[in-house]
Amino acid sequence: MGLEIRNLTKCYGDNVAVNNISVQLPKGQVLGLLGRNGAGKTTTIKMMLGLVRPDSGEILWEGRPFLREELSIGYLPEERGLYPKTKIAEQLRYFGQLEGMGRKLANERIDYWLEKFEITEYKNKLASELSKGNQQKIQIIATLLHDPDIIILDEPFSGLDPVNATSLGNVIEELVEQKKTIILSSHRMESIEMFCENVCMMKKGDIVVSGKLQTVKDEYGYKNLRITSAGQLEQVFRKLNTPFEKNGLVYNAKVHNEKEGMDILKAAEADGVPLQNFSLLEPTLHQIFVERVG
Ligand SMILES: Nc1ncnc2c1ncn2[C@@H]1O[C@H](COP(=O)(O)OP(=O)(O)OP(=O)(O)O)[C@@H](O)[C@H]1O
Repeated sequence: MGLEIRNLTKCYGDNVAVNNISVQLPKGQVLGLLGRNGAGKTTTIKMMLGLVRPDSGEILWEGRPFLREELSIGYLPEERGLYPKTKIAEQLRYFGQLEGMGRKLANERIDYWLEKFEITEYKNKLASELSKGNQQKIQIIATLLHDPDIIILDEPFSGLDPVNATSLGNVIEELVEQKKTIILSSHRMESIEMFCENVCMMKKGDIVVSGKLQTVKDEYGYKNLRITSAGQLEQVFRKLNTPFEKNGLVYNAKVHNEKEGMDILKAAEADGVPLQNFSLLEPTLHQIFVERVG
């Protein structure tokens, strides 16, 4: 096992920020950490990094204490911070040197990443001269510069426009392919769904859903039936006592399984209701999140 969080607890006064949680993440896999504001995600991450001291519990990497100074970790904090009056290349070099990189290697990697994020033109600008989104990209570069094995990204997409969010998505995809161990905390369900094999949903310090994304979806117990029909499909749903929503010609209903979906289609056929289109879709993470956490 790569990462193992065992019975981790942190209280601030009477407020239980993280309540006896246990999480496992195999090396080389990606964990999506989800939860509403104040759920305990950042506190958990900070305890991993030794920035917050747990009240109890332990965090292990490959069976040994998870120690930031002994591991190769890239951390993008939720609170962003660059030196406003320092040139971009200079501060990236500084961050690289803090991680033990030589000047030459740091310079090569800085050029590589600036080009990848299409911001080479800012290399010799002061951080304060960059837009918020471009500062964010610099901070992502600082996180990845030393090619860490374990990457912890706290809300990496916040502040990025759709084009930059896509380019960060492509970078994360490459990191996944390189078998980096990644923890991704994000409110963007579609990103979690795209990259994370494992998910952990937190609510008020507790874990309410955790495991392989596919298993979480399978165990949700519902699929989404979507039918397009110009006929009187309402009557079919009512006859079968299946709640539905109608939007124009599109009908949406939650069914327990394929058979229940097929029964609706068969009943429509038997009643002579014309169907233009139908599909049975997996539940979305957003749907599961809203139900379990929202
Ligand atoms: N330094 C602190 N002092 C006191 N309480 C804190 C401190 N840091 C966090 N908390 C509390 O701990 C709880 C968990 O906060 P945390 O920042 O871990 O949530 P989060 O899931 O990361 O939320 P967000 O999505 O808003 O970043 C909240 O109730 C918060 O108010």
